Amino acid sequence: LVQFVSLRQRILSAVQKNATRGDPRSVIRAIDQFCSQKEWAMNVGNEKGCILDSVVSEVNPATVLELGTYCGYSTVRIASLLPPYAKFITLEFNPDFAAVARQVIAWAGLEDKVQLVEGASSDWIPKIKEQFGIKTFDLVFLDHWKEHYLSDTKLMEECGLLRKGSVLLADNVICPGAPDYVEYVRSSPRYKSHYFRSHLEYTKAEENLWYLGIIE
Ligand SMILES: Nc1ncnc2c1ncn2[C@@H]1O[C@H](Cn2cc(CNC(=O)c3cc([N+](=O)[O-])cc(O)c3O)nn2)[C@@H](O)[C@H]1O
Ligand SMILES: [Mg+2]
Repeated sequence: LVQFVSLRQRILSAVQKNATRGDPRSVIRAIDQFCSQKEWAMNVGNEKGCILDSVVSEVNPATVLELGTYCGYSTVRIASLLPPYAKFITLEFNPDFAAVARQVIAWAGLEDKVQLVEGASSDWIPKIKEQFGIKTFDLVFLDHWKEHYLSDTKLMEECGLLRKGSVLLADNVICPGAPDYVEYVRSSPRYKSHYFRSHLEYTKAEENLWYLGIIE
């Protein structure tokens, strides 16, 4: 029987074949090599990934939320930089991606640093406080469906999950783009925002990471 092997399975196989167990950097390198040499995939990639690393290191968050785990690439990057006491939740809607991400995170030896929760962000955001004992998030990384960036940010505000000083980092504000989100945060006095110029993962296309600091 010829088994159709999905892209996410091929990414996982590349990790298991080329990365060293327990070594997050080798997991990141294996995925970047596969996606730049073999097949494009929508991981945040190394160029934007380095910007993500610098924001995580600067914020040094005790609580982190990631929206859209995908194969766990950015999850591994973030988790490998967190202090030991940190609480990191990543939300993934698609059970097949969640299954691959769990194995990628485990290969990196980071399964104890992150809680992968399956389900839609809009369903889970209202339950986070009581389910995970988290008051507010120091850092949120948005990399899921671009149409949900704005609604989920408003939902996080309504659920009291954001405080003065919380940082939101959004991928893909240019490609595929999240224009309503950019418009909202730019016109809101609550946010001071700037963007990091970069390129779409594994390509030369212009892209930005959108950095948002909550100021009140
Ligand atoms: N509301 C949601 N709640 C939880 N998980 C979600 C939600 N929306 C999408 N996801 C999950 O994110 C994963 C990855 N994903 C991300 C996107 C949106 N991202 C992109 O479409 C994208 C597209 C490009 N691109 O086309 O060049 C580049 C990128 O960096 C991107 O993030 N769609 N699926 C998928 O497994 C999906 O189940
Ligand atoms: Mg993205």
